[in-house]
Amino acid sequence: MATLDLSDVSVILGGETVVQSVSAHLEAGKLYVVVGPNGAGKTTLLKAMASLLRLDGGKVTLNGEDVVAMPPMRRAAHMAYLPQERSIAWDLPSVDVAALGCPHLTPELARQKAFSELQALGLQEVSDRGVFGLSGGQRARVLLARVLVSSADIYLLDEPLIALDPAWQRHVLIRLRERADEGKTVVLSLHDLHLAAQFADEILLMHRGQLVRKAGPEIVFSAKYLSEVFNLKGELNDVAGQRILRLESMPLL
Ligand SMILES: Nc1ncnc2c1ncn2[C@@H]1O[C@H](COP(=O)(O)OP(=O)(O)OP(=O)(O)O)[C@@H](O)[C@H]1O
Repeated sequence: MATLDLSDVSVILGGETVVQSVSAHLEAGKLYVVVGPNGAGKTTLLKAMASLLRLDGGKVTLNGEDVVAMPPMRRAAHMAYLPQERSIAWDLPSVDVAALGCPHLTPELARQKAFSELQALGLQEVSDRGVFGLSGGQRARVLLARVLVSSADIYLLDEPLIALDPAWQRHVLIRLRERADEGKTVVLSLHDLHLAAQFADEILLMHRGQLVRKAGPEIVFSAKYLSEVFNLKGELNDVAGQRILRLESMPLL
């Protein structure tokens, strides 16, 4: 179980402040979705959480301990990270790529765990096939399996649904939801606001490097934020206990 705290986190890239004074408390057992327009700072914020870039201000703590000061191996044991770029350098069998997510296990146990995660992600038939011979969506699921086999307390996933068909998008979100229900802290960025509304406990709304709001979907997906941040008209309704977001475009600014 882990809590992650960001206090006044700022990141400057190319001379621009791309994440500005972000503070947030993220709890175990919750699924958080980071949303915001292109360039809002979502990837940079996730990298800052994972301590994959230098902070220009502020602090990230995990259970009260400064993440930057943690030895990398310990940090990696606590946090699993899925980068937005879905590149795999070597043409290893899928099962071996997925097994890289649990380096603390013996090779045999790691392969067993990797196989069962691949199975859960519908890849049992291609588990021995080299990843270069897979489709984009299959490769994306292998990389998700690599994260999901990890016994980390915190999962940070940058656009985990890229390249997945609609059924797999939902299946992956259900799996991540289960991990949150097991007590993990799950943070992911998404562009699909409909899915974000349905699956998130809380939304982190990023805009121009700032965390505009961190709250439940019913608050963040209000007409005000949808129009001010996304230039969209819309409303969130409860339909038979499901949060359904209706969106309409507005004239381009
Ligand atoms: N290495 C870099 N050097 C300079 N500027 C960068 C660098 N990486 C990102 N940026 C800038 O930082 C800002 C935030 O980028 P970031 O990738 O975090 O946004 P994002 O919300 O994830 O966007 P998208 O939805 O398009 O993936 C953007 O304006 C981007 O151009």
